Amino acid sequence: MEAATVYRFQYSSSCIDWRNFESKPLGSIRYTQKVKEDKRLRALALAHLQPEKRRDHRQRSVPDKNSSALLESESLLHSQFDEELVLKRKAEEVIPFLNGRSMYLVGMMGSGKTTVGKIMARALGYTFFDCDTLIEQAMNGTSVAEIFEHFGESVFREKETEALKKLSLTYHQVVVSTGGGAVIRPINWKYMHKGISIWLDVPLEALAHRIAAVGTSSRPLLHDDESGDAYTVALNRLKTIWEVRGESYTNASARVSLENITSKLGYRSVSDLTPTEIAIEAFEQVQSFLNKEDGMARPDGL
Ligand SMILES: Nc1ncnc2c1ncn2[C@@H]1O[C@H](COP(=O)(O)OP(=O)(O)OP(=O)(O)O)[C@@H](O)[C@H]1O
Ligand SMILES: O=C(O)C1=C[C@@H](O)[C@@H](O)[C@H](O)C1
Repeated sequence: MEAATVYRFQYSSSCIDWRNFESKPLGSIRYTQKVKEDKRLRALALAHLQPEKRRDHRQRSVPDKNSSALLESESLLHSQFDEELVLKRKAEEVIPFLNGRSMYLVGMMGSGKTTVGKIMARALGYTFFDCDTLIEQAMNGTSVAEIFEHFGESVFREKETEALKKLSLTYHQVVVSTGGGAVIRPINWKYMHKGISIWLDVPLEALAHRIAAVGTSSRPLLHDDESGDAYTVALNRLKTIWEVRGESYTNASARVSLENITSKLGYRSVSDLTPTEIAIEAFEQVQSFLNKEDGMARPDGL
């Protein structure tokens, strides 16, 4: 979550002042300092290029394993098919079909909605918003943890719905990182379905590792009296939360399964994936959703 900036909240009147509403700059993305080993780039390029370009690449590299042409084409791959390039290309493919529609990222706590959402927004030329941050700003900088502690979860949920309503009714071309629990209220789906919702589906074990690494101070629902190592405590809490809301995430327009990307790219573990690779897959899933939507909109199904 990001620091509060320009919001004013009047709790008694339940009013959010949106006049100074402004997103933070996208900022630097830690994960672009990525490992660029041959296998990774090759797999990424091959997995994400359009089919005809994929064929071109194969034709170029197959003839002679030892030829300098192959080495040249290998190094070409390094420079050409960098993650950023693939991301940009995917975004360009999707943009004309979006008609300015916003994107709402949903997923469990720590699933990377903020990290991946910023990358997607940058690639699309959209503005990024973090729903938790908006709520904090609306409450004069009161942190999510403090809102839970002083006002209770129900007040937080009201503010969350209010923020999603305002975002969906007022803004176009935004990428929104929603709170992990935004999926539990049907009314929130009504607002999120004004845009395209994308579920970042991350195995609970990977989430527990991430959360154990950064702590639970900003995630009140993960606070627990249970003793044990941070990973085990986080995993147990996540399992309990998942039981209640796992099903709700399936309402999303598109699902981005980190396990699926991992096997598609031939990696060993979901932790090998960079946020940019996840963003690329998100665009692919959005494309599939748009294709399906388009098919349904045509009476002839063509
Ligand atoms: N692909 C990734 N691989 C490893 N760590 C990641 C990845 N994506 C995000 N992280 C890390 O996981 C943590 C949670 O990420 P982030 O804040 O983006 O998730 P979130 O879904 O917005 O979380 P929340 O809903 O709790 O606010 C951060 O420490 C972030 O750096
Ligand atoms: O999963 C949840 O219910 C939450 C996730 C966070 O993003 C915050 O919205 C808040 O801590 C609640």
